[in-house]
Amino acid sequence: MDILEGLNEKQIEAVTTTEGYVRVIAGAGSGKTRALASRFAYLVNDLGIMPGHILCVTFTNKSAREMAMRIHRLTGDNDTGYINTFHGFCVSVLQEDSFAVSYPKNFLVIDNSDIDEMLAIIYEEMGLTLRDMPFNKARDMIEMKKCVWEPEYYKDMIAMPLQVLYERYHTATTVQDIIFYGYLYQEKKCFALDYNDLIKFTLYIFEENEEIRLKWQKLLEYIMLDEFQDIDPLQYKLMEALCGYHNNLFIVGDPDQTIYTWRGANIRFLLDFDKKFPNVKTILMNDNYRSSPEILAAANSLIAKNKNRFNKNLIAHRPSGPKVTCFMGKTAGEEADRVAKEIIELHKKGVPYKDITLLYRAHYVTRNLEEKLLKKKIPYTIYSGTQFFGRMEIKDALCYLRMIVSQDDMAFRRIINKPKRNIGQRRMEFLTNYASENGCTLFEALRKNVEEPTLKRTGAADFIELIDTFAKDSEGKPVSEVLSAILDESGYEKMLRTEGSQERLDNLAELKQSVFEYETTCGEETNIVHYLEHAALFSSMDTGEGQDKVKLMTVHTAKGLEFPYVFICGMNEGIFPSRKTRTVNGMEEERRLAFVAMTRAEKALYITEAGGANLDGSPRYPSRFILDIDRDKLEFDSPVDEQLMKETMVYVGRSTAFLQEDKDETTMEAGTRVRHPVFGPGTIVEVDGSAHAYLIKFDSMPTMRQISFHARLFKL
Ligand SMILES: Nc1ncnc2c1ncn2[C@@H]1O[C@H](COP(=O)(O)OP(=O)(O)OP(=O)(O)O)[C@@H](O)[C@H]1O
Repeated sequence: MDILEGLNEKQIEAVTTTEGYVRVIAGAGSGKTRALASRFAYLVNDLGIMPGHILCVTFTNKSAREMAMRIHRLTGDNDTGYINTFHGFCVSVLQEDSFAVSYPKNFLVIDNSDIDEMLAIIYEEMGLTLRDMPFNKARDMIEMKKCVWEPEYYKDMIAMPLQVLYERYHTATTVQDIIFYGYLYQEKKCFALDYNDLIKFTLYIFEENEEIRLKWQKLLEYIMLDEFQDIDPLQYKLMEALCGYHNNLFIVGDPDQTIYTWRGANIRFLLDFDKKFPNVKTILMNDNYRSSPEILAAANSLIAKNKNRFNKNLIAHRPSGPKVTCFMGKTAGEEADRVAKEIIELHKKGVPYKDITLLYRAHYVTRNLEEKLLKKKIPYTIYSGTQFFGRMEIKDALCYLRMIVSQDDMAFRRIINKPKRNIGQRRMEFLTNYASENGCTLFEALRKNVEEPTLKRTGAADFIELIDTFAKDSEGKPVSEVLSAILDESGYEKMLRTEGSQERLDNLAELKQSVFEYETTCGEETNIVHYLEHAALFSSMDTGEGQDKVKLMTVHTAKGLEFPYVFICGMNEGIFPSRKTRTVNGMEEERRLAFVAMTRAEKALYITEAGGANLDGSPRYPSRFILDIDRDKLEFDSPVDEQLMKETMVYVGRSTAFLQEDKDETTMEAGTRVRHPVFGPGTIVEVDGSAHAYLIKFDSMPTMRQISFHARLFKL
């Protein structure tokens, strides 16, 4: 088989230029993944290179698997060498050479849920609570320490005996240090390595041990890196360490698809590649084989609005299709209705459901879509996350409502200890036994035994009062009001806030919105029982049999994929771009994300949005990205409300003025003494990376202030 067959001239150049440093700057859908796979096959089949001497690094495990499959098809060889993510590759290195850092071969690789388990042990041992620091903040803090504040931490981990780490942990005085050293201690105790450690340890071995480094350098005759636009500094360093012997490095990236700068990715690595390495050959690939000219015209017009950009336009090669369609609904329900209607139309025309994909920026957007899909019996499957009514917080909230009206055991079990009321396994066993002996519900068992010593020092009495009061008072009240009140008064929302689970809080806000919509569309006489019946329909409904299903996923999940028909839903200010966008660069990244979403579509693209109100009650405007696309590239399905467009422009103009210019944000650590030009000296108590701000206790003030990273602070 001729591996070069069907490739265009640029792709052939990329495939056959095997020696030296090669950079491919490729547009979306220009066949870079195809070129990469063909290059691997060319090296193996045509040049006779052993697959085990090629390293091909992809961005996710999923793309590594896909790449391995493509290469397997091309080479027919089962040995596909090192096709892996950076982390996966480091695992291979450490499995062979971890003795160099005195770690066993069977070390443990840990993810976020393992980290949380370790944190739980530390909190328990040291009497910390989530109020001291929620887990997500603790994880961020550990990451910041490992990557920015204490980048040499791994030397301690490697060199310090376990006992010394233990002492550091137990003698630490600040919450941060207790957690950090507790975590390092826990890690070392079970020879566990998180994603940062994998790369740091591998780099350390390469730096310290010339022999091992040379062994890997010599082994990897050809190195190829995909999605280079999203490479971070540590991965870059690793790449540098690996390619130094044969000097055969091939990188592919698209500056317009950088969507991970928030995780440390740096586009400069791609743009400055030719300055860092000798005799770099650059190949530009802008021929797009994926999308219709109409879709590309709209996507090009959007991305052109980014100022900080390597200028290039995609050239279409696919047959012409319909213009990009824009639905502007009055409410999110209407938007979802239009989407469902269009899906039915497409299906009638013979388009299988599996060719249709709904993309969105934020998970909570799926609620309206799912309701409509279920109602219209359109089979679907969610690729990122769980169905809306199956999400933990939604089930919990509905169980609180069930406690008000039916007090059934299932609901009781679900929420009795959420938030913590000190009713754990042992007390539940007691209640279960009592209930079965006396033929009553668990709630009645609790009521009858509330004075018993077993239930002393628990939140039992408060819980009973909460449920009784709501049961008595909620008659005749709107369900939405009751739901908001019970989530507040039970402490459930507070628990989520303390955990820092913004996504879950957003989902709850969306649930409240759904209840509110239900009330307004159903007339006066709705009550909790009616609503629960309505919700049960969604939570128990089957989403359809078989494989022919509409796909729902976030834009991040869709990276690297392609679909014949794409709907980008919830294209509103505050959703897409996300309301968390605070800086000019952040906004450009959101625009790139929108560009990635648009360029997933092959035959037809729909952009949909809705009026009404946001989760925080503010009025909802169409996304600035709709305005960014030249009007003549869009087909609106109903006359455009010009007044709304004008108002949106004013809103966008105002909000753009608030975006901060990005400075080099090397943040200061908690504990640092600083001087503010007006408030005077103070101490940084906490660094909140997501809010781009410090929490500072100024000497002159009784309470703390949150101060933006951009404020002029002088280190003392
Ligand atoms: N030379 C070619 N002729 C025809 N079709 C091609 C050619 N090269 C690639 N394609 C097709 O174009 C589509 C896009 O290719 P591929 O997925 O490799 O692009 P990509 O550059 O990795 O995309 P992205 O960066 O947007 O994820 C695929 O369906 C692929 O089969």
